[in-house]
Amino acid sequence: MVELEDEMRWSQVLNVVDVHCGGENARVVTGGIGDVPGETMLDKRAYLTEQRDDLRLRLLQEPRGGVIHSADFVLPSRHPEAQLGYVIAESTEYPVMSGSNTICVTTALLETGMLPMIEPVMHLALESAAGLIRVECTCADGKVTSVRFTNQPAFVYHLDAPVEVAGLGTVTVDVAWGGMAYVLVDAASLGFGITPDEARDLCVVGEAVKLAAAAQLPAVHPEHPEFPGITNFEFTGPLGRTPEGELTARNAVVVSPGRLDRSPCGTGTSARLAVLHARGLVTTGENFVHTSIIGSRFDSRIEELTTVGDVPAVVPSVAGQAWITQLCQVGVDPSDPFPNGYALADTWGAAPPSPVAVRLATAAAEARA
Ligand SMILES: O=C(O)[C@H]1NCC[C@@H]1O
Repeated sequence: MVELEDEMRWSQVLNVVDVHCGGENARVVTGGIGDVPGETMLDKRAYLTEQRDDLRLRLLQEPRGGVIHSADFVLPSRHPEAQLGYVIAESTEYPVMSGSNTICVTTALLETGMLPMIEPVMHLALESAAGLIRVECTCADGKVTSVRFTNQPAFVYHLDAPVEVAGLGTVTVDVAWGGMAYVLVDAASLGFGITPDEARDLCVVGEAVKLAAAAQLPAVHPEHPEFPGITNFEFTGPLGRTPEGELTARNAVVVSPGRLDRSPCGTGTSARLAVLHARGLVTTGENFVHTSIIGSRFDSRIEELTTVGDVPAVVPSVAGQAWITQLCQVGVDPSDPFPNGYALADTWGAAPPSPVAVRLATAAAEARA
């Protein structure tokens, strides 16, 4: 009988725990890399970006991945308070922070036993490229039932800023940092109700407004100018109250190169909390229930007020849940014609969307309204 290991031709096998948080996928790499050079996760992010982007491409591009995937490289951390670190990789960038990915990484580490699970409540800290992320986990019968992470500070770059968008004219936007930099626009102002049938048109319009805002509005982190500028777009739904009286709203985040976050988006929720607080629409400690286009839910709140440089900021926390969907090993046969995969514009989007596509998308939204 031929043993598999006798035939294995792969030069590097990645052990991957696939997880979803509110429907948003993450490929948590728990083995196969060991460590990479760098003192901090920000250093390790730079190394992976510059020297080993083949790993990201292998996991996220087809045929092994797809545009809806993110990846997280779990690595040793030198931070005195962190149990482990993680570098986040997405379709077009390495975000320094990500909410759904943080919840997925935490769930994978605890449910596969890489970190000991303590029931009913436990606390841990993970180092992200954005800094230390403290996490509170609720666990029962071996399952992580809630992960609440306390994010790095979120703050507003711009409120009610005009942006000229080809095919749309002048669009009024807010811009805020929540671990990624977001352009936030009221969905109804562009004819959208944030319903699943609008998904493709939301991506076309959101991507066009995001790219125009990134070209017209400055967004440099006051303490970390090396952090990315505007890369994401958030359609905001109207504020309401749950039957329990909690502040609530829907949202749809357009992730580059132009697809929707299936979760309520942790960094997008953090950015929105900064905007809501700046407008006096949410108070510290108040629960804000953010729901996604597919109905998944994050509970969030402002833990405390702070400043980033001399910019007023909030410290947000976001709670959600994740589920492991598969355990797999990912590799490349030496004869594979696509060792780093490929991306095709039919699903990866044609950035930037043409003004004609933008006009058609908004006309379709108005026709549905
Ligand atoms: O929850 C979040 O923050 C992430 N979800 C996909 C895009 C963001 O990185």
